[in-house]
Amino acid sequence: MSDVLENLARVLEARKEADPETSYVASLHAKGLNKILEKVGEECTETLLAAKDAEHTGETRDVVYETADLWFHSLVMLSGFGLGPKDILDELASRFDLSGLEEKASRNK
Ligand SMILES: N=c1c2ncn([C@@H]3O[C@H](COP(=O)(O)OP(=O)(O)OP(=O)(O)O)[C@@H](O)[C@H]3O)c2ncn1[C@@H]1O[C@H](COP(=O)(O)O)[C@@H](O)[C@H]1O
Repeated sequence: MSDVLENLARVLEARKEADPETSYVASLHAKGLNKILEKVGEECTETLLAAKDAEHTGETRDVVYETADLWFHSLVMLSGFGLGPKDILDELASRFDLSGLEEKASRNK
């Protein structure tokens, strides 16, 4: 797992017990799952809008910025369930060498 994801996961875990007055992550957990999901949805929409803009302008800075916000808030959501980036990376690793088209076809057998 990348150092950045590993370090961020450790910080997110610690912030679950932190003071909501001094920690943004703690303030999200204090507000509850609905607030966290609202932020994931908001960042998802902002990512889509940035990608649509980039399609026309070729400028991808906001795609990177908004995707980082989306990943970050998704990691906060996962940590609320005791999950972390390793769980997602392991799932992706298990899909190596399996074509998406083959996987889809195997579901319909
Ligand atoms: N990577 C991030 C990160 N990315 C984005 N954000 C915050 O996510 C929020 C994004 O929300 P918006 O863009 O919608 O901005 P906003 O309008 O201010 O948000 P709202 O008022 O709508 O909630 C901003 O407050 C950003 O600062 C992050 N906050 C924290 N981290 C990491 O989490 C760690 C712990 O943060 P704290 O819990 O604040 O100590 C930090 O050290 C960072 O490593």
